Amino acid sequence: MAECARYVLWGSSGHAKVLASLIALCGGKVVALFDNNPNAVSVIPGVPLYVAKEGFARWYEGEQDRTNLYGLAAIGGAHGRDRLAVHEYFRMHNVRVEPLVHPHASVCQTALLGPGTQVLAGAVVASDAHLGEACIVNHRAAADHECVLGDGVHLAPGATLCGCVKIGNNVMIGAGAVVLPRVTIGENTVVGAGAVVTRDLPTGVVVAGNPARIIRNI
Ligand SMILES: CC(=O)SCCNC(=O)CCNC(=O)[C@H](O)C(C)(C)COP(=O)(O)OP(=O)(O)OC[C@H]1O[C@@H](n2cnc3c(N)ncnc32)[C@H](O)[C@@H]1OP(=O)(O)O
Repeated sequence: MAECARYVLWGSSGHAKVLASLIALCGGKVVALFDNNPNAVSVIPGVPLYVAKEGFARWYEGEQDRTNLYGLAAIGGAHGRDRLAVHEYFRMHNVRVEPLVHPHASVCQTALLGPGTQVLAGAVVASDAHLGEACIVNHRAAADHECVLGDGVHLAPGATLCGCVKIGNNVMIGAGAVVLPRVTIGENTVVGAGAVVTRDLPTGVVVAGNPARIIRNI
């Protein structure tokens, strides 16, 4: 991140608070928040909230200095597609979308992080792990060696991917879940908190338990 980088975040919820703290720790600051919900309020003291694309347009028009602007989707949960759409919108307005890594996370120099991927405190991204765009590696989550994650993947707090795991686009791995080595998980699937995934999973299912079993389709 550039020194004193100015950030805009889309999403005014708990995840925005986490990102704002991290941005401040890295020497940047959040200058505006956006949310699609007309009832949303700003979760960051002193930072104005604008609603939807109309709000963004209003803010953008009034912005004197549009240089050195960075944007991130502050949307957690299983909403990888929404995060990607926000990034696309930011890029259309020359707002830069880059990875953000907490100083107390460990990202191996041979790992790759896609645009706008967020690696939070205590997280680990190990050797030759490749993460797509708009992923979240939440607090204390780990993607071990040679894992390959598509776009919009969320590893919730404490989730563990063992080595060589492959994860499709927009998958969410719930808090504290474990995925055993070399397992492949199809797009859009949700793994419940605390599950242990011992076998490959198809696209578009919700699983839970140890060993993880399908509880419904999405
Ligand atoms: C910083 C942050 O907070 S990041 C956010 C992290 N969030 C998470 O990790 C949450 C992950 N989500 C879950 O674990 C969810 O419970 C899901 C996706 C597995 C299931 O959600 P839903 O489809 O809404 O299921 P629902 O809550 O209706 O439960 C269905 C059944 O599965 C059971 N169940 C739900 N979650 C789990 C779980 N994690 N492990 C075992 N069983 C579960 C329920 O007890 C219920 O059982 P019953 O039919 O016998 O009563």
